[in-house]
Amino acid sequence: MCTSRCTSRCTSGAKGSRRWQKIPQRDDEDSPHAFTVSYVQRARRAAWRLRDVTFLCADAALCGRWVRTLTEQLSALAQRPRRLLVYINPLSGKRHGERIYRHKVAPLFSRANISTSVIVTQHANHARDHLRTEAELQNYDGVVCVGGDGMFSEVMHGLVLRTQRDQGRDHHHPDQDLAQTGLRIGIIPAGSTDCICFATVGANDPVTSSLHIIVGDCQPMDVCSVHHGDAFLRYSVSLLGYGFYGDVLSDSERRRWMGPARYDVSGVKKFLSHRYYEGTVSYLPASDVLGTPRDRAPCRTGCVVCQYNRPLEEEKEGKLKMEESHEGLAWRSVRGKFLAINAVSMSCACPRSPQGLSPAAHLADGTTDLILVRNSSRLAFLRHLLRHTSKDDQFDLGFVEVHRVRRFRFTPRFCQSDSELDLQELLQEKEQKEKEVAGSQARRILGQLCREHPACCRTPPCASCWNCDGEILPHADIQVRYTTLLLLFLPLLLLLAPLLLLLLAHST
Ligand SMILES: CCCCCCCCCCCCC/C=C/[C@@H](O)[C@H](COP(=O)(O)O)NC(=O)CCCCC
Ligand SMILES: Nc1ncnc2c1ncn2[C@@H]1O[C@H](COP(=O)(O)OP(=O)(O)O)[C@@H](O)[C@H]1O
Ligand SMILES: [Ca+2]
Repeated sequence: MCTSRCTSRCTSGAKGSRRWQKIPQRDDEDSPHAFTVSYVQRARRAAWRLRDVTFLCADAALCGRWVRTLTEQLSALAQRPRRLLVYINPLSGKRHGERIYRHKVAPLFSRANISTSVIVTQHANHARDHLRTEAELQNYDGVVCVGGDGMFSEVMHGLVLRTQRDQGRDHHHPDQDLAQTGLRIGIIPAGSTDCICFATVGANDPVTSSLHIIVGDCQPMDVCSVHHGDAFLRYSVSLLGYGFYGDVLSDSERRRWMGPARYDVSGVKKFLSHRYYEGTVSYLPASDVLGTPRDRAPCRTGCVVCQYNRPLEEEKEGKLKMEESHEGLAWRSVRGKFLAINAVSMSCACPRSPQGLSPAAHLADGTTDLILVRNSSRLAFLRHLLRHTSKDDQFDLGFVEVHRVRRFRFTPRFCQSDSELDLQELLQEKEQKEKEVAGSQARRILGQLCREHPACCRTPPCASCWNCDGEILPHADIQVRYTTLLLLFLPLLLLLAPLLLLLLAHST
């Protein structure tokens, strides 16, 4: 009844076109019995917006029945979160995290009847340690972080480490499978790069992210474990970058006061310094997979490549055994001088690089795209970097190679023993070294020191450092393994038809 009254109004308003039209807001006297339904509508690009539609009813009883029925239907949607644990980093990005949450996010959560516990962090690793040790996770349906990639990384570490401990898994063991976390993570972008949010949602917009969380979207995601020998270092979900991106990050940490602009200043500085680093990258290619890093199609929600490539839980053990038995044969090594070594488990798209460092990398296929940028001229490297910011193929350059891999390891030159290098190379090196000035002799002595005292492998000056989702790793010599694990509230929905998802109904 309500709908027919509404339709007849709309029809007459549209001169018989029978198209739905928005009814102007009326005051209570005019429409005493009405209810409003809020829904999600796709706006420009990947952005989502909240819209309202008001329905008029003939009487209060009918209005009440509609509201009750809609509310019941909405509560029956099990994927929607009811209780969220929210961490806000007040210092992320331009330090607007708290304001963004209070003004843009909290009102949406409260309209969707989601209850929240909000913690504004007091220091670095506050969120990680709280999640890892104290948080009563059984009281929540998900965790939300307000901040940048570093904040996401904290929350992810807290959840993943807590899960491994609860399941009795030793996270220090490099071959230990990761146990699946029970809670999804939502990201409200308020940081400097916000690559994880942009690469999964397609936009850095707090309202869009909040709506994805409210409707209970779900997206699995690859997590890689980074080890140094038998010691666990960190997990990563986006970029593991040595050389250029490691140097930019370590330089930018000294300029935090500049906010997000610190990356531009450090980026230019490190581009001009044009440093290369020697070492060996060994990798286990992801054979038997669909797709390559040179594909044109990006990863999307429901991606068939991810579904095909990701080993099913029951296949995992067999696959791992097979991999291990072929491991010796399948591993490949590349030795050389690198301007950058980038391992990206997702595209790493962000506003600075809208296609990302590897536009066709997959979110949840259990692989990473390993990009090796060999030493080349400044101009050539600039061409490569500029291609990060455009649609041109950044791999179509002689000094750049890309491999889709399941594992890799890196050993910097100064950590390699002489027996690991061939004689020819050593002789050439000796000759060259003899001609070199005091600076490089110091490096050689340092290299020797590194071999004799492994503790000094912690960032000697001849090394770069790894940028691990925006955090600096304390070792250059690492082993990396990928698993598809984490669940996000944030899927890419760019391919879906326009949405009309009911959020909530309330009487007016
Ligand atoms: C000289 C011109 C250089 C132009 C290069 C532009 C390419 C930018 C690609 C950026 C890829 C970003 C990958 C994501 C990294 C983030 O995890 C990390 C931390 O983010 P946050 O916690 O939000 O601060 N951000 C960076 O490492 C910044 C890299 C910027 C490099 C210019
Ligand atoms: N209250 C806090 N004070 C200082 N550092 C914090 C606080 N909360 C989180 N951090 C740390 O700040 C770093 C940067 O956070 P992030 O949210 O990524 O901001 P940005 O994108 O600006 O780098 C992270 O390493 C995180 O551990
Ligand atoms: Ca991947």
